[in-house]
Amino acid sequence: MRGLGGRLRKEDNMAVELSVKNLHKAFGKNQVLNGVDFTVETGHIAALVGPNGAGKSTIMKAVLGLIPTNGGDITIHGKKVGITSHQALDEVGALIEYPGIYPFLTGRQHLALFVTGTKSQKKAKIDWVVNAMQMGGYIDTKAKSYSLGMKQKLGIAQALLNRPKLVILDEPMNGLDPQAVKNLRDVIVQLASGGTSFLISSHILSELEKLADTVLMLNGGQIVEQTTMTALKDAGTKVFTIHTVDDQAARAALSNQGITLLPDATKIQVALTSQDALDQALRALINVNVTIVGVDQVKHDLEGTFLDMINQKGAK
Ligand SMILES: Nc1ncnc2c1ncn2[C@@H]1O[C@H](COP(=O)(O)OP(=O)(O)OP(=O)(O)O)[C@@H](O)[C@H]1O
Repeated sequence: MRGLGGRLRKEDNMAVELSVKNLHKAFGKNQVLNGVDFTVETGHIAALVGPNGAGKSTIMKAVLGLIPTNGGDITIHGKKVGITSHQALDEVGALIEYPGIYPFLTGRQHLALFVTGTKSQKKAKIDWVVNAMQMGGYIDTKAKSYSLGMKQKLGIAQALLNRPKLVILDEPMNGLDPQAVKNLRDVIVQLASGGTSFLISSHILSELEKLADTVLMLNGGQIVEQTTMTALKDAGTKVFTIHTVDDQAARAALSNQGITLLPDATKIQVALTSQDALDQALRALINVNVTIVGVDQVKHDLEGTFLDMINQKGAK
């Protein structure tokens, strides 16, 4: 489905790689998934976020045909997936929960167990993934000596090894140091730009902030919001620092307008929800002739936006 030079044609970019419709799953009396609906488009990186126990791993296991469900339709690349239909999984790579590690095999021997293709293709794939995941220093050492992060990288490498069309990663940043997190982000973004689709779970939204373009919020057994990361960042409260030549007058002017200042005596900080609110704050200062030296956006509170959305919407 890729165009020349690995670049996606526009219509490919709009294609749906994974579709989950009305998925239900109960463990005994525990109704975990109660009508889950979402899609992941070709070449997109979707973050599946939700509180502990929301059912993220359960969705991933259902998508991989690892557990029976109580209803719903899952299709990958247009092909149906279920506990007895696995054909679509030929082009899917996954790491769910913990990587399966054989202590007396080296990392390279693990990869050799899973790699497909001719002899030269196998070698090229293994060389590529060892290099991409920066595992050259220990790939020929037995896995019994690996740290948690080294095992995690090997598990991710196994998922990426055969360059699948869809990659499913459950909490992939677990145990990775900041350098490894950044490297993994770079690898995922590069693969996605070549057309690979990703479904990645986390309960820490900020971890996926620099990575995902699509956000799937799971709560109460349903996807309460499917949105873009950009829209999510725009939707929330943003904190601004306003630098002025007369902070005392500025505080008084903002308070007169009913704008609440954050409790930091050393600088003027306001939490605002829209561009209009920022304009209003700046106008209040200009009206009393307070000179504004600069305005910095401190952060967007993604976790806060996520919690607000979940509290507002609940399960449908
Ligand atoms: N095999 C099982 N048998 C019984 N209950 C299960 C089983 N697997 C999961 N559950 C239950 O299903 C619910 C969802 O679990 P799941 O692991 O999918 O959540 P999660 O969103 O991945 O959580 P976390 O963020 O903590 O990893 C939990 O209540 C869990 O106890």
